[in-house]
Amino acid sequence: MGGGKKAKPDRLADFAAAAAATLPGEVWDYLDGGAGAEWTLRENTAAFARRTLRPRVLTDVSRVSPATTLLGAALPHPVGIAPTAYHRLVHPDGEVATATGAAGALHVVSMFASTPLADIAAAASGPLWMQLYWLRDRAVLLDLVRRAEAAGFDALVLTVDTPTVARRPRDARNGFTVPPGVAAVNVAASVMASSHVAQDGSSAIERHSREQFDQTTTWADLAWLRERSPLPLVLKGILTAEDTRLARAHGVDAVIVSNHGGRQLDGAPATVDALTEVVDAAAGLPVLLDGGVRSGRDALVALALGARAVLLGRPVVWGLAHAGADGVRAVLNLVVDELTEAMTLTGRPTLADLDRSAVSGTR
Ligand SMILES: Cc1cc2nc3c(=O)[nH]c(=O)nc-3n(C[C@H](O)[C@H](O)[C@H](O)COP(=O)(O)O)c2cc1C
Ligand SMILES: CCCCC(=O)C(=O)O
Repeated sequence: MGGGKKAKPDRLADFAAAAAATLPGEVWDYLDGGAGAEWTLRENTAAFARRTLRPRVLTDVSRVSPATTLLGAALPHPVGIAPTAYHRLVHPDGEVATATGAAGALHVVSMFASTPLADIAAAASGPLWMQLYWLRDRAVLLDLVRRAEAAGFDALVLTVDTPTVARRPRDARNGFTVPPGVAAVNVAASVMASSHVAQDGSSAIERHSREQFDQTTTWADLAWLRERSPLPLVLKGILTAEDTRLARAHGVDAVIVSNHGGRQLDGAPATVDALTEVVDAAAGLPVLLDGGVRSGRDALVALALGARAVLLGRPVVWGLAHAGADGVRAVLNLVVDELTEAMTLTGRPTLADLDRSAVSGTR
């Protein structure tokens, strides 16, 4: 940048800088922050940086395509949108703008989306998956599932790394509270009330989760959800071979390797470091990954190690904050263009040509 002109962002870091400069401090901290000492948050990106690529040459890369399929749906590329809450915190059109900007990409919508599911679906042109936290009030949970089904969502994503929202020191310090003009409009207001109640030195979303999330949930409860919805079920927040085998045994349709972007268990491994153990245990069950993907090169590493798709959390919100739907589209295009270039230069013209031989350990 420089020269006094506002340069067009051409790296994800530029979108982050623009969002940091314009968003209110407590909103930026909520978006950017992590749990505990933020070790896992830093490790997610650091672990990608430690990997090197092993290029092959003379493979005919005149036609490179990142196209793929997932749960029966065709996707133009394997870069999707992770569920993040309350998009109206950063842009008045919220998740509707996100859905427009997704432009055919996989879009996982948060349970705490701040615009109606039907409006999000009307703006979408690619697969829509509905993310859920297991509420104590199962009637409210089921009502959300019904709304997602009615809006034409394609799958349910149960987030399993959040029996309660972890202590996030920045949010606690800021007394972070969901402001009155922004709300999780797809969930009964009575269940969301405490997320709007401020208290000095404590995060309202952490208090809210302790009050409303069901901490008794076990693998046996998945059957309750499966019996009530025909939609495929995906588990988000898997980091071990043991839990991957349990997911398979319980008939789950896909798993997402995730540490919630370093916002839940601080000390959990970087997602790229947990990926191969999960892929090996998955025995063909589709595995996705989120956490720390900040370039097409990172995406290529995860795909080579066996992820079927990667999801972007914070970068999509940076794009949304910067320029609404156009910003979301720009962020996705940037990563997909980098991925396509990395496929070209590593000599792997399709995702089927990518395997672990494209990546080496540590540099
Ligand atoms: C502001 C914010 C809100 C989030 N809200 C949710 C949510 O509602 N549901 C959920 O399952 N994950 C949520 N996540 C976690 C993301 O889905 C994802 O795991 C994480 O952001 C990926 O890491 P990245 O931000 O490094 O790409 C949230 C993350 C952020 C940053
Ligand atoms: C109740 C939690 C809010 C959304 C979330 O998962 C996050 O902020 O990471």
